[in-house]
Amino acid sequence: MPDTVAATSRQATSVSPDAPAPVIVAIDGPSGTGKSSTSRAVAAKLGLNYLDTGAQYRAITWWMLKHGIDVRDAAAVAAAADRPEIVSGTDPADPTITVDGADASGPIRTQEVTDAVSAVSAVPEVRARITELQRAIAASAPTGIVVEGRDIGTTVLPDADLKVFLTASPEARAARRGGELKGREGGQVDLDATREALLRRDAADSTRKTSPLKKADDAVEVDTTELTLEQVVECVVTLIEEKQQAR
Ligand SMILES: Nc1ncnc2c1ncn2[C@@H]1O[C@H](COP(=O)(O)OP(=O)(O)OP(=O)(O)O)[C@@H](O)[C@H]1O
Ligand SMILES: Nc1ccn([C@H]2C[C@H](O)[C@@H](COP(=O)(O)O)O2)c(=O)n1
Repeated sequence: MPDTVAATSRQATSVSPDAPAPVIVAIDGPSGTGKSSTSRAVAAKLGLNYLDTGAQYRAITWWMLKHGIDVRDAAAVAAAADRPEIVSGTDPADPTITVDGADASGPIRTQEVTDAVSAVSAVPEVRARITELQRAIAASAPTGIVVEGRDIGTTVLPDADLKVFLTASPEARAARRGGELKGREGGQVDLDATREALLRRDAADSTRKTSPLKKADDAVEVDTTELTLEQVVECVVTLIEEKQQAR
């Protein structure tokens, strides 16, 4: 079925009939604010599924590049938007992503994909396709899900039980990303260039017409600049537990 985007979650969990309703958590924010690390850890702690929506936009971008589609040509991208089959595995202990059956977790993290992803994800046909997939995955999570991205609270899951918007100073974000790059590639990392690249991507993602990066009016903003990852995780877990107690 190569010409469809499949709605598939690979984590099977059994739920008793009197279990509480699934909890839906939306975590948004700019690049490098800690969305993926926080969401994964929170989901693991609370026994929820986890969805990295950036990975899905990266996956469709990788497919476009692999198939020779000019990612600056919005009409060409739109025409191909429904062709790749993208499958996300939502176990926080082992999140996976495949494109047309092939593991895409490595290729989607290349610089080529990072440089092209904002252009591809700005195309409305791409967003419609991926949003549909995200909603289907969220609706099928047995105990609930933590979904992280840029437009989850505003567009994908506007009725989420909790919305969190993570922020951090550009310097802190560049230092975090720099640490990651150093660990992966070794050598010296230019923190100024890393910071500029983050800000460029944020600007592109915040100014696109269709569901730009934006804090939802009812989201709780958490500035992570001075917080450890463990503190951010604790903060989000507490917010979820408060919501669950209030139900
Ligand atoms: N509070 C924190 N303090 C220090 N480092 C952190 C914190 N939160 C996350 N990190 C580290 O910062 C890096 C970026 O985090 P992460 O990938 O979770 O951010 P992100 O918001 O998902 O980024 P992107 O949107 O670009 O995918 C990772 O190396 C992560 O371990
Ligand atoms: N909900 C989302 C998630 C991601 N994107 C786009 C914009 C990002 O620059 C890109 C990659 O995301 P990352 O892996 O850095 O989290 O994907 C989006 O438009 N909407």
